[in-house]
Amino acid sequence: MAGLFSLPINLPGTPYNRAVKAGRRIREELKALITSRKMELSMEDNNNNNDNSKTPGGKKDLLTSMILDGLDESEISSKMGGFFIANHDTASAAITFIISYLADYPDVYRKAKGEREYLNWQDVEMMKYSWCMACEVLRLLPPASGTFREAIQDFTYAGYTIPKGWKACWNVYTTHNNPKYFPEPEKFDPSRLEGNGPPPFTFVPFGEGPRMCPGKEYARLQILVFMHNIITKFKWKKLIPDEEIKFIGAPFPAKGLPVSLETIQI
Ligand code: HEM
Repeated sequence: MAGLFSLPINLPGTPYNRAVKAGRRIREELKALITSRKMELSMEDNNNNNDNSKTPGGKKDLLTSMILDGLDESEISSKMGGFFIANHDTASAAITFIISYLADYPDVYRKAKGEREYLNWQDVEMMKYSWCMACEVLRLLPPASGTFREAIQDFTYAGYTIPKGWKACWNVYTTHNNPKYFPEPEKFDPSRLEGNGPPPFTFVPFGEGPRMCPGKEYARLQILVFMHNIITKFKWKKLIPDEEIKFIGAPFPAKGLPVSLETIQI
C-alpha cells in the first residue's frame, strides 16, 4: 500500500521498489492459483460433467467466472489484486477507527452496546445507531479517498473547463466536509446521520452511481458483526490517546492503534 501511493522511484529500499517486488510475488501466487483452478475445471469437464459453471467447492466464484469469461492470466491477476485492496484495506481501516472513536466517546459506546445481545440477520438490520456511528467514522476518515471518472463531454465546474476525455479525480474528504450538509464538519456526531440521512451525493464513502462499491453490503455486515462482538465482550482504552494518523491510500493510526482490552464479565 505504501508503494502504491508513492513516488515511482525504483531504487532498492524505496517503498515503490518494495511494492514492485511484492507485486511480482503476489502475481506468482495468483498465477499458481489460476493454473490449478483451470486444471480443476478441465478435470470436471473431462468427467463428463459439462456443467462447468461451478467450482469444486460448489458455487461459481469470481476467479472461476473470469476464467470462464476467457480473461487472460495477467488481466485476471490484476483484477484480483485490485479486488484484494478494495476488499481488505478499506474495511480494516474503517474498523480500526471505529475502535478508536468508541474508546474516545463512552456515551456512543454505551448506546451502541444497548442495541442487541445476540445477533442474527434481523438483528443486524436493527443495528441502526451502530451503523450511524460507523458511517460518521467513514465520513470523517473515509478509507477510499476518491477515484477517477472520465468526462464523456466537455463541462464547466467552478469556473474550470474539463474537456471531454479528461480524467477527473473526485475527492471523498472535501465532499464529506461541506458545512452546507454537515454543520461543524470536523465534529464527531453519529446522530447527524440518523433519520433520512444526508441528501444523495453528499455522503459518498462507497461512491455513487453505476460504479458504486459493489462490496458495500458485505462491508456493512463485516463492520456490524465485528462491532457487535467487540462491544458486547470487551471494553478498551487507547494506549496512545492522540495518536497521529498517516495516510497510505487509506488513513491508518501511525503506531497501529495499540489498546488495552478488558473482558466484560457476562
Ligand atoms: C468500508 C469498506 C469499503 C469502502 C469505504 C469502499 C469504498 C469504495 C469506493 C469509494 C469505491 C469507488 C466507487 C466509485 O468509483 O464510485 C469502491 C469500489 C470498489 N469496491 Fe469498495 N469499499 C469498501 C469495501 C469493499 C469490499 C468489502 C469489497 C469486496 C468484497 C469492495 C470491492 C470494491 C470493488 C470491486 C470496487 C470497484 C467497482 C468498480 O469499479 O466498478 N469494496 N469501493
